[in-house]
Amino acid sequence: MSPESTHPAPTWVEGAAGSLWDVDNLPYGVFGPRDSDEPARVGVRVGDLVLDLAPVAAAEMLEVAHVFEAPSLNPLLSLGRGSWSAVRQWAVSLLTDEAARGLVEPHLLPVAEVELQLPFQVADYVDFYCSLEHASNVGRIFRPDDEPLKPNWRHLPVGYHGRAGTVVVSGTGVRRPCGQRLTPGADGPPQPSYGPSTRLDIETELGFVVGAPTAIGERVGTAGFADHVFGVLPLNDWSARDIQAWEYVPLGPFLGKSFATSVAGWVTPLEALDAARVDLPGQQPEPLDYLRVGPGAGYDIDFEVLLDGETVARPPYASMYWSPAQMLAHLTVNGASLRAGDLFASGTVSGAERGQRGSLLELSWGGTEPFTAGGRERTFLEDGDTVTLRATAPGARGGRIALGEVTGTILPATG
Ligand SMILES: O=C(O)/C=C/C(=O)CC(=O)CC(=O)O
Ligand SMILES: [Ca+2]
Ligand SMILES: [Mg+2]
Repeated sequence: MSPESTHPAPTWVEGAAGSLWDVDNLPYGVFGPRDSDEPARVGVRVGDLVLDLAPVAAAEMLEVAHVFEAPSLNPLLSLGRGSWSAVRQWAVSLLTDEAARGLVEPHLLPVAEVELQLPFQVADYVDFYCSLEHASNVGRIFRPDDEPLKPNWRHLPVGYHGRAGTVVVSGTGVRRPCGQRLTPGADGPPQPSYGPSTRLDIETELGFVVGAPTAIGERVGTAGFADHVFGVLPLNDWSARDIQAWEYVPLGPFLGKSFATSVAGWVTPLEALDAARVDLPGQQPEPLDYLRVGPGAGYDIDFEVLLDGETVARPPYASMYWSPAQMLAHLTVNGASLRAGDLFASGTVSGAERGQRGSLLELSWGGTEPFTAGGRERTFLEDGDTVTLRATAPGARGGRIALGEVTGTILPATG
């Protein structure tokens, strides 16, 4: 490939060149104009604008034009890697070729004037546990008398099946869940009682969006990752730690996490992250053959966690122990099939330093070491708190690209 082909001409879109949303980014979302009954459809973001792809694709008589008219990315996801690359190249050429400007410009809308919807219909949702630092911290906090890591942890990416139907788009309010948790007994040991969670938390994660499906019985090896995964998005796996700590033995997370999972409205295509690929920090012992990966299996993505607008942590994705190709290989090694719209998440991203922890459980060490935000001591989430996750990564032009932002505000419990 010539150097020119990885560095397309500068875009003619004003304000986009050199920004976090330059043509080396181009994430996809599903949008509808604000305060309008127009059906939602697929758009691509460039600068502070959204390109409405359906009318442009129809005018150009693109074979796959119909996929942009859908109110979800699922038809595009089903097309597979060859078409994803072709569509991306087409979008880049529209936005860099002056000759296309007359056709394209009328279909650019300010981001501020559109409403993003859940970008795809979530088929199945799996959440992993891939950060060595996070798993070690949670082990120490939840199980202080045991080894922090269970014997399986370095041999496979541990995961659980989450709830696809409660994945919500950024901006959706998150209701404080009620449930069963241990509370102080009158005199004697703590007793189970029912009520609102008092230890509501966040989990800073990266979500992976599956496109190309497989049949039951088929496996996807680590080398098949880019053929099946369309793109990524920041994800907040809200967690009620009191409910979780009481219910999770021995089958794992259940109602403490199933009430809501928030995702960004923009899905960043995998190709936009080529320049962000890095080696994994190192795996000891060597995993089994079906989990082997080569160089460049990790991603250098910097997260930022904001609580009511103040930065409280900067978790580094490059520190993750297990790679997404390994998650997918493990997820399918028993022959479980994939569907377009499957979502799997990395698990909480936490680095080695205190300011790099991706959950409040870790930032406040189980509530015992409050951290400061907004001039106050904080532990878990309060009603009215707004949490925002942001992420950036190296882009193809030597600058940086932004991933979609995911935000949510805590609403008081009902009943
Ligand atoms: O170790 C535990 O008991 C619990 C772990 C988690 O809550 C983490 C989880 O959901 C996966 C992750 O986000 O890393
Ligand atoms: Ca999680
Ligand atoms: Mg969740």
